[in-house]
Amino acid sequence: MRYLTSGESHGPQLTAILEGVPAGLSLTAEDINADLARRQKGHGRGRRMQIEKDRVEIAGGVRHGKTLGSPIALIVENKDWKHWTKIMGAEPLEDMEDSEVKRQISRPRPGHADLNGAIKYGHRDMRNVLERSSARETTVRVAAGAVAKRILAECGIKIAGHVLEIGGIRSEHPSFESVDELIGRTEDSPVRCADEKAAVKMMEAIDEAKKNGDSIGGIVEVVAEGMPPGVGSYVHYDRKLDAKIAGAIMSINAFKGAEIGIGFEAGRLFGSEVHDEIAWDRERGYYRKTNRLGGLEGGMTTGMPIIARGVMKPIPTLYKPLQSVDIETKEPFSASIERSDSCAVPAAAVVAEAVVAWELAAAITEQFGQDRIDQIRENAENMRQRAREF
Ligand SMILES: Cc1cc2nc3c(=O)[nH]c(=O)nc-3n(C[C@H](O)[C@H](O)[C@H](O)COP(=O)(O)O)c2cc1C
Ligand SMILES: C=C(O[C@@H]1CC(C(=O)O)=C[C@@H](OP(=O)(O)O)[C@H]1O)C(=O)O
Repeated sequence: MRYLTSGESHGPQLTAILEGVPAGLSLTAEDINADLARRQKGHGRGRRMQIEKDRVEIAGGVRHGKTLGSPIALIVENKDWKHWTKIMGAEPLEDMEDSEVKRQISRPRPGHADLNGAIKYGHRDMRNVLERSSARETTVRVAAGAVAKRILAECGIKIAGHVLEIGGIRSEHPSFESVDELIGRTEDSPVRCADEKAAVKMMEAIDEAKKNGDSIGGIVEVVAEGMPPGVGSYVHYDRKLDAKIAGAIMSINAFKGAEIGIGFEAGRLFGSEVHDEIAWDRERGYYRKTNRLGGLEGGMTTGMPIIARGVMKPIPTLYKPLQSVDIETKEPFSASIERSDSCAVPAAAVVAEAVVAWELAAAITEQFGQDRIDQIRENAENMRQRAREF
């Protein structure tokens, strides 16, 4: 499975084309809209989220509520577009009179894609960079993830993302072995955190940062249970499932690190404190007594829950701006901004869930047959059975 996305933050719409989704999968717009709404929530977001009401249009690949096996096209409109039709229009600039429309962005924000993107593509107007580097694009990645989650659900696999840490305040419930419990604890949390007390402190930290014209980041975790053992492979670097998951997490805007299970902590412990001992019983088959390695050994699933984490840096657009250089005058400046999120870690937990779901579903379809969901489901179940008896 693979997908591409297109669209600018203030353009008319975002589009995703999903290729390789198996036929016969039940899929409705509502399945996707539920996740789009989850991504829009979260304490610390800016005014844009009051404008957008993200809803998907399924424009290809689905008929009468079932996937056809053909490419799936997903569209999400930008409600803000109506305020940007001239600035973002496809018409040539010389046909326009309005000097407001012609005004170029020449002041790059530290920590954003502005300067590097402008140098790379030769854009004197850095709007041409920021429009596409914006995390607005994560809307359709969440839509793609919702489709992947339907594949996982058919195979008895549950997945959820939540917030572990914001601004140094850590949830006391970092790792869960039950995804349902995790969903129950986090869905109504304004910061998608399972620990209510920590959530209150996180919100205070966000408000404090905002009051100071600043931003804060944090750590998110994704847990998936029900993966059959032996998915992924050790034989080649590009077939290792842990690498794919880490790459997917690192691809989210503003993410600076990814870890599987206890991750970086493993470098501070002895081997006997890290590796999960193997056991067997008739009902479960092989299992690990602990799950420090987050359900992955040798680039393959162990059958234990997958635990993956990512760290998000603070949002780069600051009301208290950092110093930068105007690319036209080469003069230093520190400019103020119109609007921005002060913390988007809760939204990023939903994005992380989506991108990990995509990698898991892609690995499942690659291994268990790509064409039909009924065959994939059957082959995944056979694998579980074979593993129990192995
Ligand atoms: C859900 C979400 C919302 C974001 N909102 C903003 C924002 O309002 N302002 C901003 O400057 N960056 C925001 N970012 C981060 C930038 O998109 C990101 O820092 C930028 O694309 C540069 O990429 P890099 O940080 O990965 O290097 C957001 C990221 C995510 C995941
Ligand atoms: C639009 C979304 O996030 C945007 C991501 C973003 C950035 O620079 O990444 C900048 C902001 O855009 P704007 O300047 O239009 O307010 C965020 O609102 C979204 O998450 O749907």
